[in-house]
Amino acid sequence: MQEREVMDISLKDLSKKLEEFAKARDWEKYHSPRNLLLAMVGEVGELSEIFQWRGEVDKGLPNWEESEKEHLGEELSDVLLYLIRLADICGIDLGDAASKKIVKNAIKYPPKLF
Ligand SMILES: Nc1ccn([C@H]2C[C@H](O)[C@@H](COP(=O)(O)OP(=O)(O)OP(=O)(O)O)O2)c(=O)n1
Repeated sequence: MQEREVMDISLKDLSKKLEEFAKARDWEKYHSPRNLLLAMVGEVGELSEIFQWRGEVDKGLPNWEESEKEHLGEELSDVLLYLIRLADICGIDLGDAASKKIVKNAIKYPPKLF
């Protein structure tokens, strides 16, 4: 895949890739809402372990090894991918839902008040 394509990839593209991944392995039977939620929470745990015991971390992670950043990227991706798959299996358009939620947040927290 070209770098440009990767940069522009959408939630819908990722969702389709995840569907194909599960189909190709006959794993659709395992991808129930509850299983996907638990898998995502497990990955949140793995993500948390990266930050565990390190104290506060500077933005941009200036003192981290490249391998540590790569590991972080992988765990962030696992959380995102299970979240996208969970939304898809539940029949939720995540891009649409998230866009609507941002609008709702802005109404709830008007900028001039903060
Ligand atoms: N039934 C499954 C199992 C895995 N995956 C995909 C989604 C995640 O992106 C990744 C998770 O794979 P692992 O369970 O092997 O977890 P890790 O990659 O975190 O490996 P490890 O737990 O060994 O660090 O694979 C999936 O879609 N459905």
